[in-house]
Amino acid sequence: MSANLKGIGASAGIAIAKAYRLEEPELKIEKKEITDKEAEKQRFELAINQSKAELEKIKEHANRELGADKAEIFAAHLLVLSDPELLNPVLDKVSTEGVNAEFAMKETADMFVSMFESMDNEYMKERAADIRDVTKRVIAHLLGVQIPNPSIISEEVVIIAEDLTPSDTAQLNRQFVKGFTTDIGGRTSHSAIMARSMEIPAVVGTKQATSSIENGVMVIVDGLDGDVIIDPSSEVIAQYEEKKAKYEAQKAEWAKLVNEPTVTKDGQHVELAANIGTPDDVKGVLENGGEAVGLYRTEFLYMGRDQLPTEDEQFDAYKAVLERMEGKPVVVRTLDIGGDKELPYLNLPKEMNPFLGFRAIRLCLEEQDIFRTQLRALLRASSYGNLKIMFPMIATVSEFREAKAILLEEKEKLVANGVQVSNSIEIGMMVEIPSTAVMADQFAKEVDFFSIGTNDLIQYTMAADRMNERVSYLYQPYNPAILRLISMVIDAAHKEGKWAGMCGEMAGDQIAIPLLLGLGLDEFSMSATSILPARTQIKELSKEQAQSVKEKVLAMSTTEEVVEFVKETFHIS
Ligand SMILES: C=C(OP(=O)(O)O)C(=O)O
Ligand SMILES: [Mg+2]
Repeated sequence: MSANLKGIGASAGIAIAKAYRLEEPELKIEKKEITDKEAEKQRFELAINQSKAELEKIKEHANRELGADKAEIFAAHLLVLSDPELLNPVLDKVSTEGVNAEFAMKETADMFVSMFESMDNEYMKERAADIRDVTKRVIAHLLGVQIPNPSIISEEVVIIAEDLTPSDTAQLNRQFVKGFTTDIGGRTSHSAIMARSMEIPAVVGTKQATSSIENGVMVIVDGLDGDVIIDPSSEVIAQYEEKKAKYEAQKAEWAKLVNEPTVTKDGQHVELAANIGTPDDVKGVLENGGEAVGLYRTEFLYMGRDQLPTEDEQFDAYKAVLERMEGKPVVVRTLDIGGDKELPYLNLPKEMNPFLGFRAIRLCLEEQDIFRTQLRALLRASSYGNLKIMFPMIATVSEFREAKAILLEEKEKLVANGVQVSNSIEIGMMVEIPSTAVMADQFAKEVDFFSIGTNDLIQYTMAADRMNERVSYLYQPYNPAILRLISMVIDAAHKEGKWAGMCGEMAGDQIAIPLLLGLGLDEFSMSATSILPARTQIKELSKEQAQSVKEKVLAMSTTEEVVEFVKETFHIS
């Protein structure tokens, strides 16, 4: 019997495949008395070998798909599995105490973990994390429990999970992972954003995916309409195959505009840019006809590893993006860690409200070594293309001034040392905290450009967590409160002769596009896959008509009123 779940369509497309539940199994370890100690030791050695073989596979995959730096962590895990200092005490315990291997392994690992964690030494703390991770794998083998690992999936599946972290998402193998669905999350969760750039259909926030979908059952993920169909009949599968084919044909139609400029019916050009997370994403930007990179989320360079990237590693990444974009604008955002983007190796204390906490520019201004290293890497890369730099989560004018002063100080030092640095780097900021939108007139005097980050601006204005599907009814891009803030920012920028872009997901939204065009937005930056549909839509719009409804829309009182009006006026079904 088929059943349906409703969620949020987070990444367009349709996936039809078997369910693969991605969940941490519970490892129940009981102490047992062992009589055949030799057999127990052999059982332990077998579990070690199985774990090693699995890690080799994961390492190879990470190396191939994500690069050598991301694969390093698995090499470290393999070393732990060959370390006699960890393994011998386990074997000794089995021999002398006559206990089962999983119990001996757990006791030994716990001892090392608490010893390393109590040391005031970053390196040892990381080793503790490695031991914990590796131990879990070995114990799972001893108990005959499978630890799911998305990177070693080798048949076509749809992933079912409570949630996916951005690094889980980065590990998904596009060849086999046809789609995913989660219990929690929203359209602007970073796993959803990554799914769009990886072109993996996804439905998030279904509330019940993990409680209603068994491993191995057929599932349809319809990322276009936010539907998940469990155990569909063959007629339903056929319907969705047809819907999928239609969507593919639509994509082929959009693709015809890949080399066209984005010009409205009345001849006005706007820039359609893409948001990226890694240098590899540039390929998708160019394939989808992106005119610029409007947001390079550099924090992904810092994630999925166990230490900060060096200045040279960062330089290589920034240079690669600038070169691949061949002189087209590239807006790089400095480190925006925090919220759902964590860096465990910084060992920051847990916070009650991570989205309102010590993050992004707040952290960078305090941990200046981290910030200055990134700025130097960016400045050194600047001569390879058209670089613009912006700071995330600016709340006050003083923060912007301080960040800019540090950037200029690093530039001066590099130039004094004979390093070539571009003289035309624009310096801007994200507008994602309501205080900056309200004070946009003041900021506009000091910045070269604004990039409106609606993903956060909406959550902070409406006090509605962008990750929480239970308050998603309040997370309203078309609420007149949001439209008024956006309008204030664009007007303030233009008054000072500056440009205003948007890099929040709203920039690629079909209903938002006519509104943003009418408000005068200069640059629209979105998931690469949204560019061609947006271009198709903009070519059919008149800027003059869009401008003519600006005042009317800004005077409306509800989201529903705005949506209804826009759909009717601009013929959106
Ligand atoms: C683009 C934005 O940044 P992020 O999604 O990375 O928070 C935003 O907040 O709109
Ligand atoms: Mg943000």
